[in-house]
Amino acid sequence: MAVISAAGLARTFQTRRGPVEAVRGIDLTVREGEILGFLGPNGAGKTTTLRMLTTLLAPTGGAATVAGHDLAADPAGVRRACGYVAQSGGVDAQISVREELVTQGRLYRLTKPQAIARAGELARELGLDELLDRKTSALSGGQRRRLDIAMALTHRPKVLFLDEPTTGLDPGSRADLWDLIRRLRDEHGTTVFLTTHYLDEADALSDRLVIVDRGVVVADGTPSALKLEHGGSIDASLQDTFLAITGRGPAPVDATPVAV
Ligand SMILES: Nc1ncnc2c1ncn2[C@@H]1O[C@H](COP(=O)(O)OP(=O)(O)OP(=O)(O)O)[C@@H](O)[C@H]1O
Repeated sequence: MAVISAAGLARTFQTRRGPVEAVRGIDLTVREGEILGFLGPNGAGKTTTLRMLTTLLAPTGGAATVAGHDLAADPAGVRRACGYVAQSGGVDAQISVREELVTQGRLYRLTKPQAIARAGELARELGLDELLDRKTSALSGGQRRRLDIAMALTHRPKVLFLDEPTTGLDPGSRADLWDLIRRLRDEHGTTVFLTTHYLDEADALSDRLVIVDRGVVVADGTPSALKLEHGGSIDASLQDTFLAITGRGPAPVDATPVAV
């Protein structure tokens, strides 16, 4: 069953230099419980698409539903169904992990006791137990990312959107986050829609990949199917496959290897 479905989803920004067609028409479906890797070169329209699917940005064309809720007709329903972790996390506030989680629960209209209980559950689930009384400004990058995900899971969303969740993390923290994402899907049936510039990550984590370029979908399939079709063999690297599809060279976001 499709939990996300988009048809011709588009966004044009009006700028002083004229219109920018950030997303020109995205067609895609994501099945329930799927981990979908949403890939594309810099500026392809990934973040803009994520912001539209989570109701943070109004489309200028097309339509989409998330968990059966129409973006335009029922944005509140979409928001209830979604958790969203934006690029590079939240602010470095002088409040504790516990306060951050409880405040998030209150924003979702939990009572104080409910918010405290939910903060405890999330901390256990995401391995933040020991860090509850630490100031969020004193967390490592990986810990901060786990807190961001915990906050996005407060209301038990059906779909979790992650925008470059492991950018800037060391290999150990990245591997921990991969395990966490798989566990969320396996134990809770959460559908995960993630963008990444790391092709090894996309390959290891995703059930299916959707590749966008210049605001449209240019390829859609399992990693193996895309390698076979565009890379020439099932043993092709995703890097070569990606280059064959987009014709664009790698654009590393930092020193971590195999990034586009
Ligand atoms: N608010 C805005 N006003 C004008 N142009 C914008 C705005 N937001 C995004 N764009 C442009 O839209 C295009 C798509 O941007 P978007 O951030 O969605 O790409 P992306 O695929 O997420 O890129 P990256 O991989 O670099 O994060 C880019 O050309 C960007 O400059």
